[in-house]
Amino acid sequence: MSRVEPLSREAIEAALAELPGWTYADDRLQKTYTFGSFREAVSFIVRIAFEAEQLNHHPELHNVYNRVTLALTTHAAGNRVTARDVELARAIERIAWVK
Ligand SMILES: C[C@H](O)[C@H](O)[C@H]1CNC2=NC(N)=NC(=O)C2=N1
Repeated sequence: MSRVEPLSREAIEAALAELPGWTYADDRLQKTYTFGSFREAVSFIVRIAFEAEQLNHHPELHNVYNRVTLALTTHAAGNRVTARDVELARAIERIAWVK
């Protein structure tokens, strides 16, 4: 896949204004979701996996019991945040609200 350009800090802050709970740190978009159970957390991860395959853009996933922490960055941009990360964060938000 072709290289994509990193977003400016301003562009990232503008995108985050529409993504509640997401933060920008260490060249990643990050959020922790808390669910009612391990089962729900894993179900969320599986649904993210299908979406990531569809978008051909993959998150870093960390699960502890009922919590899922996500970190989005673009390897092809030298591990910086790009429009692909914003697109994936928006898709994940939609998934999180459809249970
Ligand atoms: C070949 C394939 O398109 C690339 O490896 C894709 C797959 N998923 C990816 N995911 C992420 N997070 N960054 C990438 O640069 C990336 N590249």
